[in-house]
Amino acid sequence: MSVRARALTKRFGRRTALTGCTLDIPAGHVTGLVGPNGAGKSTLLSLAAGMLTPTSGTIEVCGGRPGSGPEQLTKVGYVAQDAPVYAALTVADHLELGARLNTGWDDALARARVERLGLDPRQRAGKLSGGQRAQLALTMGLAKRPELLLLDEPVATLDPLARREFLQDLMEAVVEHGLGVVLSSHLVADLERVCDRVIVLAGGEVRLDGDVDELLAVHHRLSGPRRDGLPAGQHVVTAAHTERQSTLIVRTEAPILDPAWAVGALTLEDLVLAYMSPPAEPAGPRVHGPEAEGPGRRPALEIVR
Ligand SMILES: Nc1ncnc2c1ncn2[C@@H]1O[C@H](COP(=O)(O)OP(=O)(O)OP(=O)(O)O)[C@@H](O)[C@H]1O
Repeated sequence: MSVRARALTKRFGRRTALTGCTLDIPAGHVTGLVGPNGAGKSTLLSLAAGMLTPTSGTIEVCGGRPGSGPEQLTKVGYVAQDAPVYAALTVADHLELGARLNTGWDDALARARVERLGLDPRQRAGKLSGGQRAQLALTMGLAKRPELLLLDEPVATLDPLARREFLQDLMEAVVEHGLGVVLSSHLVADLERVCDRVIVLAGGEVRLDGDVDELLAVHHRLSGPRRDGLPAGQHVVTAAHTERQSTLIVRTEAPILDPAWAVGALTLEDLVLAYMSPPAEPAGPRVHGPEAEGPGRRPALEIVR
C-alpha cells in the first residue's frame, strides 16, 4: 500500500483541516486528489510527505512513517503547491544538489528535461517565470525516482502544451518505473486523462475514494418527470429538481428498472462535482413562479449520503 491513513485528523489551532480520514492508496497508481478550496488537499499531501504531523490518527506512506528517516525520504518525492526552488541557485545547481542528496537520482532524465524545456542551466531559479519554476521543481521530483511522488497542483501554472507534456512524462515514469503518483488539481479534465484512482475531499473529509472505472460503472444520472420522493434502496448522491423534471445522481450496482427514468453515464467531472457539492438545505415545498429564482434561493438540491 503506498498510502494508508486511519482516522487521520489535522487541526491548526481551532481550525480543522482534515477530520477522520481513512484511506488506502495501492502502490503504482495515479491518484487524483480533488476538492473545493480549503478542502484539506494540501494538508493531506503535507502529512503524507512528513512536512506536518497528525493531530490524531495515523498515516503510513510506502510502509513507513512520513519523514521518519533517510530511507523514507528516498522513497517519497513531494512538490509543494508553490513550486519550491532555491532562488539564489541556478538551474544547474539544482540538478547538482539533486544528485548529491538523492541516491537514486536520474541525472540523464533531469538534463534531458531541462534541455527540452529550454531552461538555461546558468539562470538563477529566482529569475525563472512561475511556470518555469514549477517545471524545475517537477523535474527534481521526477529525477529523484521515488516510489511515490506527491504533487500539489503541479500543473496549475503551466501553459496547456507544457501541461500535456508534463502529464505525458509522468505517465512514462509510471509505466517504465512503476512510479505511484498522488496529485491534487482543480483541472479535472487533466486528471481524467492520467488518473486511475480518485479521492474527493470536502470539508476535511473523504467523500469518495476508489478506482475511477469502478466508480463510474456504479454511478448513473437519472432524469425523468419530477418526483419528490427519492428512489428506495439507492444511494442518491445529488437530486436536483426543476418544476417538471428531476435529475438524480445515484450510486447503485443494481440495474435501474423503472422505465420513467432515462439513465445516463457520468464523466469523472460529473462524479467529482456531485461529491464536491455542499450539502444544501433540504428540498422544501415546491416553489412556483419567479420567486423560485430569486437571490438566496436556488433550485432544490438534496444531498443524501
Ligand atoms: N498552516 C496553517 N495554519 C492555519 N490553517 C491552515 C494552515 N494550513 C491550512 N490551513 C487551513 O486548513 C484548511 C485546509 O487547507 P488546505 O490548504 O489543506 O486546503 P486545499 O484543499 O489544499 O485548498 P486549495 O484548493 O485552496 O489549495 C483551510 O481551512 C486552511 O485555512
